[in-house]
Amino acid sequence: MENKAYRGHVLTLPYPSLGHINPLLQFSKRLVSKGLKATLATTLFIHNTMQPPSSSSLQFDTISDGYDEGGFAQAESIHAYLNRMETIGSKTLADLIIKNKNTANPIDCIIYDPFLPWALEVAKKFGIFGAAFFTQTCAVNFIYHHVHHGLLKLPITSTPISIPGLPVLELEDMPSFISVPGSYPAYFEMLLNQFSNSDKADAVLVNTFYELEPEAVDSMSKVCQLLAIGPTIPSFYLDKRLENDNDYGFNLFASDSSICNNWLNTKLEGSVIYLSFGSMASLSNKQMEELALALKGSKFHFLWVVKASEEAKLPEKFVEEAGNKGLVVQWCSQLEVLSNKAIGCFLTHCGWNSTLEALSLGVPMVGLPQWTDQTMNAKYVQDVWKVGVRAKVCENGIVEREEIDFCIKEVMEGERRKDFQKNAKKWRDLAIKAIREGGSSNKNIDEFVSKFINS
Ligand SMILES: O=c1ccn([C@@H]2O[C@H](COP(=O)(O)OP(=O)(O)O[C@H]3O[C@H](CO)[C@@H](O)[C@H](O)[C@H]3O)[C@@H](O)[C@H]2O)c(=O)[nH]1
Repeated sequence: MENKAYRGHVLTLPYPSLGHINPLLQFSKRLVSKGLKATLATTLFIHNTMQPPSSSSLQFDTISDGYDEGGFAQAESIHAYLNRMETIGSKTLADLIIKNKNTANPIDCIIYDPFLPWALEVAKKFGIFGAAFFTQTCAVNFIYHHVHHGLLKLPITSTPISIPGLPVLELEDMPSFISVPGSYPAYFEMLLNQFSNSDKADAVLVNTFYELEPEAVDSMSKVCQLLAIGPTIPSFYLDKRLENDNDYGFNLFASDSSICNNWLNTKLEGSVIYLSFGSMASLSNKQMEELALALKGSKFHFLWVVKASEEAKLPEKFVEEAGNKGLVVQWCSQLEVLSNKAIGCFLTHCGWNSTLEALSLGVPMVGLPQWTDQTMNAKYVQDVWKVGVRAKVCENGIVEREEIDFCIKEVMEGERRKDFQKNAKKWRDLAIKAIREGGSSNKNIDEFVSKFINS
């Protein structure tokens, strides 16, 4: 029995990968704090395989991507996965809406990931308010917008590249699908297709905050009415306004946070390098070796997340020989780690969530971008937000140990260390301000809620 009067019922539908599910999950909790009921729909496969959050303020439900047993790994190709997800996903999303229809709280808003533009068509079919939720930065999305609308012609033949509201860009700064023509065509098409029907969305939300990329937000706002609502990070790590809101969301693997905490708590402030490459990246054997040897030769402590699937790439006896200098874990609570005072820098692939988490927690970075939006994020880390450096890649595509060593020293103890720290603190303060009562993102969330309620 529903006994609470909600202002509306929002269904949030992320693309089924960790880096998309959790930002939308965190945003859903913010909506609950505004008096809405929120249900997060994941695929059955995700629901059955990922470690679920303990979060109680949300409801969880499922749709199907057509691969209930094996998820994406079961699909013949990226293209096949996206196609089948569109067909089966549309149908099962409609079923979910119908299932809720005669309850006390029928679904009256769908916030969908524009990686799944068909979700808007389903919402429209049922006369439901449909809002797009862009997980990546405004700058990155504005580039895809330009390509989609033919404002930026590919392949790029002359550099630097000038796009209103963005810094001057070299080819290596662009998302990899553009700088490496022909790479992952199905994903590139999906990214461009985000804009295939976004002009029909009732609202466009972006997981960033205004102060972080004001020029990009202003420029993109001229072509689409967007609202920056981030950072989508539990309240405990930011404004501390929502009660018991320290839960990060779904986890790829179970992890025991006491292992990292106990180890970090024995280390001096700012003395540890934290390394992680997110949920998807798989580094080459050579790159893993270069990283390992750089860490081995460095004087700093390190905490390195090496997923089980990557462990065999570590040099023999690496973990034993590291002793108390380094801790290697298969997964951790990243927010908890980043907020530990012992962390002096984050060596990251610059996935948007990791980057935004580091900015929001005030941690300087060394960027080792791998693909997709990470190159642009690394450019911003170094040249726009000025909170760290981007490692230089050799012609063989590898960042060599000497370069890793140089970058680590630069951020941990170099002349610019104080500036990186000062800037990191500035972004943390601005992130907290943005999400607080009266802050830019908080106002935008309120604007979104009233737009939907009054629709
Ligand atoms: O041990 C770990 C390692 C990671 N994380 C979390 O996992 C998330 C990783 O997200 P992200 O940094 O965005 O990386 P990916 O998982 O690789 O995300 C994909 O999706 C993002 C959103 O589209 C893109 O920005 C990235 O480039 C793309 O690789 C973050 O929230 C981390 O806090 C943990 O909790 N524990």
